[in-house]
Amino acid sequence: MTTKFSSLPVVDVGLLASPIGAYPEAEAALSKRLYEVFATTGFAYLTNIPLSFKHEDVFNLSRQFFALPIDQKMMLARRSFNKDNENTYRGYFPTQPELASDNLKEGFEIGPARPIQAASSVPSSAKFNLTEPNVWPNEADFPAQSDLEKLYVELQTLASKLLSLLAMSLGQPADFFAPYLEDSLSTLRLLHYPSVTPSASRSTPKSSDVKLSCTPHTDSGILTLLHQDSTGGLEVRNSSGDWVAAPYIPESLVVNIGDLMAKVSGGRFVATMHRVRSPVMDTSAALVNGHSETAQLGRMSVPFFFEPGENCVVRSIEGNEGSVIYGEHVRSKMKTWVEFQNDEKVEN
Ligand SMILES: O=C(O)CCC(=O)C(=O)O
Ligand SMILES: [Fe+2]
Repeated sequence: MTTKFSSLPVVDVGLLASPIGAYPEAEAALSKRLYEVFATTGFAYLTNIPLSFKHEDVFNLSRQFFALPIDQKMMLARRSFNKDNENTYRGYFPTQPELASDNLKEGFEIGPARPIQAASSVPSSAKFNLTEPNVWPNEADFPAQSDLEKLYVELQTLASKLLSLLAMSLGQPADFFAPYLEDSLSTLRLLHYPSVTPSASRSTPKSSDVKLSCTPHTDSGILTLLHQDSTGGLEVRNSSGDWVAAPYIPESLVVNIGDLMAKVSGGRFVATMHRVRSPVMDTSAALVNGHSETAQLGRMSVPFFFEPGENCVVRSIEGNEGSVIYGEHVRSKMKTWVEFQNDEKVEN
């Protein structure tokens, strides 16, 4: 159960620069600490993260993508947004102001760089190909591809080390999640939430309402590692139903548990509700300075969703609940994701 927290805990993971097994005592202590935070808030800041990318590097890469002309981004859009395209799962999705004004975001989704075979149980007529290759802008316009592929690999390594510690904290062997890494379909998602005008942010009927760009949800998978910029807006719900702000802490990552991990842990870990407030355009700064870049551009974040392979069987360590095949789980969840809702009829 989530607790009545008023801020997110901070966990130093500098230890994870070394391979798991290098410092057993410190790893046991870190594993215990992670258990505490995931059993209470379900969310934490990780500091001293073992990545070769600084935050500024990550957002420079992301900014390069969103700065491309819309025509070029639409050439990478999923087939549901651009009928000329083959990609159904990876690639670009545009903002959809008519469909979802409280989910105003554009994004670009990247899966593993190495080719992965589709699960044999998936019919070739399936609407979404979870194992399809990535799509990229051409290199002359977008030199960031190889850096994003490198970032993907580093985040996958970090997630797998965290999973080892979580396995230990649940009384399992450190390699308990090894089958989840086989043909893993993790997603690196570049997100841009355009800023809204101050009047749009106040246009809600009740004064207690806030204007959102990402509606309340829990993440559906295993573990999320989030880079966020300094715009702010991420909020996490505690057990009293209060929305607790999760502002940017320099060079930290936000980590949270997804629904499947809550299930694997036998309900010990919590998948906590979160949402994102709309970034509001700062018109006064624009007047004084001519322009104020971040206030105009809005919020950028880069969640990395650790996901197992399509065939992976996910079950509770308690063994008393039914198992879930990851591919089936994600296909059923897609029906609730706004960026997949423009499909006239989502059939899997
Ligand atoms: O942008 C954020 O901070 C949160 C994104 C998020 O929650 C999601 O994509 O699942
Ligand atoms: Fe989320």
